[in-house]
Amino acid sequence: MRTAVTIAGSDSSGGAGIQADIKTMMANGVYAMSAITALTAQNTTGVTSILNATPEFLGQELDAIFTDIYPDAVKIGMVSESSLIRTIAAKLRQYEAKNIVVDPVMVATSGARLISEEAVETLKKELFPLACVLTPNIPETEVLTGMEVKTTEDMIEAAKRISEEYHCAVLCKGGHQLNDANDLLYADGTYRWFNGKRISNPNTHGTGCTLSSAIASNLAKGFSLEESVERAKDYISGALAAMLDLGKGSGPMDHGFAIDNAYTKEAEV
Ligand SMILES: Nc1ncnc2c1ncn2[C@@H]1O[C@H](COP(=O)(O)OP(=O)(O)OP(=O)(O)O)[C@@H](O)[C@H]1O
Ligand SMILES: Cc1ncc(CO)c(N)n1
Repeated sequence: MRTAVTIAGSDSSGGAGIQADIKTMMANGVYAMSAITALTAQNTTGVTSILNATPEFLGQELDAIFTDIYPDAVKIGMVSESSLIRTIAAKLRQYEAKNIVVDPVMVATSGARLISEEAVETLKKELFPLACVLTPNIPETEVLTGMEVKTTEDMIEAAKRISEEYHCAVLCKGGHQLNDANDLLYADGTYRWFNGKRISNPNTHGTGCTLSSAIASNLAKGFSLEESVERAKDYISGALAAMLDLGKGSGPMDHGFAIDNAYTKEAEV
């Protein structure tokens, strides 16, 4: 069985972060492991507290993983401090990790900031050069380029700039657009759109985490980057279309939509 690890924060409400990543990896047929960078006290309405791991402990988590069950792909999500980012970069280099997907998580769907400003610079310097693909959303793309991204032409220009600067592929996610949900992949000097029908579902907590984990899972299974993005886009559309509605705010998605067997049946009343 192929394997993947998520290096990210825990979301106590289970919709984003480590929990979304593990559900996604399992539903996509890979064995999931985790190195937790932070605990968040969070639900569908917001984040109330964050407790970071120490760099030493995060390093030990990564040692435990890489020296035993070597991951076929790595997904990196919320990492809020420079010292943690530097630890991850050093360990990924030491273990020659492959298929690294970096989701430059900055702000939660609910509006909470998940990374310090100074750490954004460290992320760019230390982790972006190790990535095979970066997956910023539109606000993150604006922070990374310093340009406004309002049109499809802006998306192409911004993704090109990021890709050229860090020598890796960039998937600029269009979930924050008003009408469509079209994502743009810029890789090796060319671009391709992955078009998605906007699903009228206000419950989008964890869409970014889910997409990047689905890409990592498919890379782990040996699909090309383009195929992995296509399959991940299908997965997120299915999980949103299942119309789960939990919690008082922007709720989580249904990762069980693709699983239908005796173990998922509910009792009949
Ligand atoms: N309403 C929607 N209908 C269809 N696809 C969507 C919708 N909202 C988001 N997506 C898709 O979900 C994926 C994640 O995109 P998005 O821009 O929401 O990421 P994000 O902002 O990083 O997520 P998060 O809210 O978890 O931080 C993309 O493939 C995007 O096109
Ligand atoms: C732990 C965690 N990671 C990422 C996000 C972004 O959605 C979130 N809300 N919480």
